Amino acid sequence: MKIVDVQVRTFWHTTHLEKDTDGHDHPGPARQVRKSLLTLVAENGVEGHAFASPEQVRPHLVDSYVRPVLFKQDAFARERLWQDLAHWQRGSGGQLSDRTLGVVDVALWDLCGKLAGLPSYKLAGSYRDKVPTYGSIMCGDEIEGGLAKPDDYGRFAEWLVKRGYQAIKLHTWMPPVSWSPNIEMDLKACAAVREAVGPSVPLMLDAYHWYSREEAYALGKGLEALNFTWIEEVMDEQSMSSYAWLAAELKIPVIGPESMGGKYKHRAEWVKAGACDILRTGVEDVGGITPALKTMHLAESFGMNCEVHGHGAENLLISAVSKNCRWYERGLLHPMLDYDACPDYLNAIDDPMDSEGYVSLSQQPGIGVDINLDYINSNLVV
Ligand SMILES: O=C(O)[C@H](O)[C@@H](O)[C@@H](O)C(=O)NO
Ligand SMILES: [Mg+2]
Repeated sequence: MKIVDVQVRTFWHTTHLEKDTDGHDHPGPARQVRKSLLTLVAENGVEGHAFASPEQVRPHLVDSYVRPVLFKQDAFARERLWQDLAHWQRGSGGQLSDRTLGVVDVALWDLCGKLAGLPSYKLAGSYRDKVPTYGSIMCGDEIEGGLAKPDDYGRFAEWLVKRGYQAIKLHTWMPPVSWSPNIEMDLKACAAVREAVGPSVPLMLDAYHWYSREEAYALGKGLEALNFTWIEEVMDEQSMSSYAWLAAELKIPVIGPESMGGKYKHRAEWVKAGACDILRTGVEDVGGITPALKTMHLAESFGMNCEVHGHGAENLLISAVSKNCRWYERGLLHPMLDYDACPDYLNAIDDPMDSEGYVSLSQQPGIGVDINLDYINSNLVV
């Protein structure tokens, strides 16, 4: 089944998120932002879609790499098309990022599911049809009634557990919060959450990403005393040897890498170096569903779990087709944001969670994103 067209639509939508100077999301006033939809059209008219930032699917990348690689190719040749596109990264002079690879790969998986009349996770071979879910709390802030104090985290975590989440991950305070980073405050927030939810709920910490080895060690020992399940991205992930040192020093499992490039091959080096006890992947981080599955299988070969970074149907798919993955990361969550509110460009959210803390996979053909194309076509950026 040949691909006969590659299209990009960029549209306006309303967001209630704003990024701080470190790139972390926080609640903000409603504002209009641009978003793009990449569409692959098969010769029988069936379409596969994936959302992207406009920069990830800008004309230079689509015209120079995406369309030349995909045009008139068999949509089901996902492995070869991903390899061909990845091969262009070196020759693109750093322009063709893993993020763009990921968008194209997600659109291919969506197209193949729709062509086969199957939910795309079934194409990979499902392991389960619903995934246990943890609540991933947003980075701390200085907002009254937000996440400004340890007790704010405690109260919110208590609410999340009552909502059904089976585990909770904190992102604590980071710059530009004026008094951060601060290990003592990180541990006070973790202690407040442990106190609020009791001893049996699995808890994880994802903190300031540039602590020193000594600071990360002190944080890790504090988490061990609170019986936390893992410690995440507390040092610069560019120093793999620092993580190998930390993993050797701590009992609490060290998870990573999240933000590093290098796809599954760099993650193989982390496993070989003993730099993590739990591996981490994510469709955006490693360049798509195809390489994320390779990362998951790499971890399985070493008897390791691999946890998936990020929310959305494509990351849910990875969790649903993998035995060595405990949870789906739902978030980011904040007391002032209604995560279950449907964005204007969708007809329904990707990941509705039941009261038991499970997100079920969509049984519709494709990756399970219910796009409001009428809204998109009525709000195009001209
Ligand atoms: O660093 C960020 O932008 C956020 O913390 C984000 O990556 C968050 O989803 C995360 O780290 N999850 O593990
Ligand atoms: Mg993280």
